[in-house]
Amino acid sequence: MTARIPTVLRPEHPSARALSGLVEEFGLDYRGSLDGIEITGVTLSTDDLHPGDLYVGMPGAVSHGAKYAEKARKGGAVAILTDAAGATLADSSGLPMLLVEAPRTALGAISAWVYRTMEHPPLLFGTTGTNGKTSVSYLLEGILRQLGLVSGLSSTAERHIGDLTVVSRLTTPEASEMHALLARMRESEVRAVVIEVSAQALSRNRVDGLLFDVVAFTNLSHDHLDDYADMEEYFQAKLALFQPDRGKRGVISLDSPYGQRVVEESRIPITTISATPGVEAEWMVEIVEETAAYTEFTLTGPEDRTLTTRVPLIGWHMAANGALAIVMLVEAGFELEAIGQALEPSEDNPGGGIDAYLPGRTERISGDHGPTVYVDFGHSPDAFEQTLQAVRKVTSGRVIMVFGADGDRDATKRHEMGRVAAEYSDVLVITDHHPRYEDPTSIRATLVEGAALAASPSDVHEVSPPEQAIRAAVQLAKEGDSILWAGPGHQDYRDIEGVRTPYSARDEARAALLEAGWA
Ligand SMILES: CC(=O)N[C@H]1[C@@H](OP(=O)(O)OP(=O)(O)OC[C@H]2O[C@@H](n3ccc(=O)[nH]c3=O)[C@H](O)[C@@H]2O)O[C@H](CO)[C@@H](O)[C@@H]1O[C@H](C)C(=O)N[C@@H](C)C(=O)N[C@H](CCC(=O)O)C(=O)O
Ligand SMILES: Nc1ncnc2c1ncn2[C@@H]1O[C@H](COP(=O)(O)OP(=O)(O)OP(=O)(O)O)[C@@H](O)[C@H]1O
Repeated sequence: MTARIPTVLRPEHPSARALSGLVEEFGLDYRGSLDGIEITGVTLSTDDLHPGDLYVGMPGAVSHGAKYAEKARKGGAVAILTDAAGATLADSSGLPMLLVEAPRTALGAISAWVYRTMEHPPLLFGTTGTNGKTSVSYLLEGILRQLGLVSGLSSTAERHIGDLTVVSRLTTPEASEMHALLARMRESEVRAVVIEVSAQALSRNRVDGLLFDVVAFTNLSHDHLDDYADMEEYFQAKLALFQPDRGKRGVISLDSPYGQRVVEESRIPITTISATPGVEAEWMVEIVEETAAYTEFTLTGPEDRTLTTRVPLIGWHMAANGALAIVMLVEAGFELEAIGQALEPSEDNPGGGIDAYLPGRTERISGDHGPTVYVDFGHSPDAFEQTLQAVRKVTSGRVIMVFGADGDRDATKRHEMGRVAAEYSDVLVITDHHPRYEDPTSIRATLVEGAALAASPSDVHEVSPPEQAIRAAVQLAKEGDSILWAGPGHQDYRDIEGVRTPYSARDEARAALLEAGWA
């Protein structure tokens, strides 16, 4: 059995646009007759083809999309847009062809035109950084809802249109999917949209055709060095969001050293925020109280503006994420006072604060008895460090960590993941995650080597299948201990040799607790 490939959301009532109008608008070269041809959508994948689509055949890492022109025609595509190499490949399909030098570069503007997304755009918020993008996005969406706005969200975990939720495939969808999603949101009268922007999205033109009202930077630390040659190249990919063609105003966290560089190298109006004592920023976050149920903080900004509120999550970093979301709203024109009022205690939200459910981000799975179990999406050394410290603060007993590493993804971070995990926990259970096409035994071996590099090593166990690993961790745990299972987060599958095998860490953790008698 393989897990379902997530749905691409499209407008339910797309309006047709003349293909000749597109050619005229962008001054495109073309082949074949455009007479009477109308397009209602655009896609770069035959897996998501609707009759009436313009199929964009672009060169990929594995193959050239134009190879699938015939398949696209059979699926109802009415025209193809491709490059010179693609034109030769797609010729036999008989579809009218629009020619561009680089289809990926053209996709954003063309999709915006097809779906008319930028004619009356919603308020657009974009967040980037190594860690915290999903968290900031959900917290910001939570506040927008508390302010009474119909909102939309595009994140690693889910896409939301008001109350409609679908599971995501990529963190940031391809530009054609992004504009289709925005068009669908417009049909639902969504007024503000929160978008998580990955570095890959910026490098691969996935947010082209959008101009964000407010963009934010969380932090930068070691990750994705399989996609980028080094940290500098990775940083430059993120920096692109803070230029006038992408964002109008920016909010930059100075909690990682790269924040200061974004401030210096960005060319849009910027405000800064920090939760690190001693760092000077326009907005400061001070932690008031850390409990197992929430983290309370005070945000203080220019003109002595101040707000004390809370996030329903553990850790200073989650408070920093909540504060960043608030400042993004202030930069968009909302009054801090109005935000404060929306976050006050109410019948639905008795404790007050930001009301948001973040799937698989330090999500507490356990009940009132037995060890506390959190399932988390952290998969980088910095995420491990912040989350383990947060768990430690609310744990009276030992901190047990269960984790594995992604196969076929940045292998250079594995030693550091192992080291940090061992440094900040008392017991480690090293297991498998998504092996993809790699040998899971050798991934675990590298993590074990990393754990041995810790200055204060923890007790290390190696248990191969994750179902057994969480059960082993629960067996080792006592009342008062906490288990952090990092890696799988919200995900509902494991990638084993390219096959998405249905799998839920949250369900496995619940089952393990139940079997151990901690119902
Ligand atoms: C490296 C990368 O980004 N690859 C993306 C790329 O795939 P590709 O270049 O290999 O495509 P290909 O298989 O050569 O196919 C070429 C073209 O033919 C099309 N095609 C292919 C076969 C077919 O039968 N029909 C068809 O239409 C494909 O849709 C594509 O347009 O184009 C595909 C179509 O949109 C993407 O799904 C795919 O993302 C893959 C799945 C991916 O894993 N990307 C990761 C690296 C990523 O982008 N991650 C970031 C960040 C995550 C994080 O922060 O942790 C994200 O934003 O998700
Ligand atoms: N501000 C932060 N600083 C450091 N670590 C963080 C921060 N916020 C969250 N984390 C950690 O990183 C993990 C991933 O968080 P989140 O999903 O919000 O980040 P992300 O940037 O969206 O990551 P991804 O793109 O991989 O989904 C969390 O589960 C937590 O362990």
